[in-house]
Amino acid sequence: MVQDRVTRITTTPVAFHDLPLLNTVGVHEPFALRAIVEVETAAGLTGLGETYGDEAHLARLRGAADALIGTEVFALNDAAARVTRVLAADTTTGGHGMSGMVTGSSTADRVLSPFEVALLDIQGKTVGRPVSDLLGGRLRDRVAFSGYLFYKWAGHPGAPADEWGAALDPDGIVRQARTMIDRYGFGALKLKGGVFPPEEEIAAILALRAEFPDLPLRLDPNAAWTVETSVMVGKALAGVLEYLEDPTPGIEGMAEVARQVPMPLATNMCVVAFDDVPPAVRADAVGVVLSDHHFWGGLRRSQLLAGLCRTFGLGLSMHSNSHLGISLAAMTHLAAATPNLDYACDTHWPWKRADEDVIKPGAIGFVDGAVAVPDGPGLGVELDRDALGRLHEQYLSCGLRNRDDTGYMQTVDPSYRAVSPRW
Ligand SMILES: O=C([O-])[C@@H](O)[C@@H](O)[C@H](O)[C@@H](O)C(=O)[O-]
Ligand SMILES: [Mg+2]
Repeated sequence: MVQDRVTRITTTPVAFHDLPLLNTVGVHEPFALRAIVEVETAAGLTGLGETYGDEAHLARLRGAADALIGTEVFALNDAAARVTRVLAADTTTGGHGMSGMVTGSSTADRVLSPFEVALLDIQGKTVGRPVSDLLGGRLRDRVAFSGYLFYKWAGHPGAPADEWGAALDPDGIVRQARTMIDRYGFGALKLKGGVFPPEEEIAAILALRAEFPDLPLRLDPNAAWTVETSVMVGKALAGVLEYLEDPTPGIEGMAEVARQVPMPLATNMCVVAFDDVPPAVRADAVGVVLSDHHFWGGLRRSQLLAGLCRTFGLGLSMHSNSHLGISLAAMTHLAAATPNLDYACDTHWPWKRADEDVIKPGAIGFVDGAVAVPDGPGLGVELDRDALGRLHEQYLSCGLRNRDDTGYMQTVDPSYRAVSPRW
């Protein structure tokens, strides 16, 4: 048996331009941060992974990288054990890339994820097959994504309006949806809520429904509402939403809402780790789990989650944060090989500049709201070293070291506080 081992791992933080997208904890800063992981092997292969770029996470990635030197490239269980061992002594907190929105996910899973993806990329290159084949084989050639709408300012404070302009009311949201559908062809829409009083967000959803009568719609206020408010919104949008995402904090609150609203509740906040599954199932708190390989421990552990969802009769969708092409490729391979991925996946892709990425152009992109599963070996995307260098320089010069939507909002409104629930 020919073995190949990890000889070197490089973790490079990068920053790419982001727009002033509003959410319930504040507003996106001018740059989003990511970390790009390159795993090199004795046989001369390189695998790629992408993850959050917050400082504490970067430090944990570097500690894990040291512990992974010497790992055999097919030994994913050994890789997971090494990461768990090295993190056992870690007492640092934060750095989860969510700006205070999700805190309960497993640190070990978040750290393992980019290395697992990179090792799968290497395995695929070793055997000459796409990652989706290593995950059991693709069940679809194209993976559908949803158009992710955000309330937004016209531009960053002090800067001219960006190409999307303002979206601060139902008309602005409908306009944004139209542009996004014209550009990308999405067949489902998600509105990030929790920004304005719920009545205004209900009006925005009803305006979307009037404009796009056939498209599945979702609303996600990131736990900005009390149980009572969530029930009010759920009833007002009966028959309009395919699911209501994280209306209220915690499994108990979600269960209370679930008992009183007609549509399924979805979550990427109260079920974010395997330990959350039993209590959520017992309480019947959610109907849909949004998986995310970046915090569920990689692609294979996301498949484990998919199996649990099937076992317990839960729907499965996919969560996203601001990301680049390596993540998009990994999400696409995973989704293609997951039988019960019942919904179009989330993606922040439209919000990044088309000319800013760390992969060479052409391998991956959107047509009719879907991404074709890359056919090349591994993830099927290639690192653009010059682009990586440019985005790393941008990281060094941009001054941001942690995602801080709340702090950025406070530069505009010093009285602003991130509270949950807000209404
Ligand atoms: O990017 C954002 O502002 C989102 O609110 C993101 O941070 C969430 O994690 C996410 O998209 C969600 O579905 O909750
Ligand atoms: Mg969400």
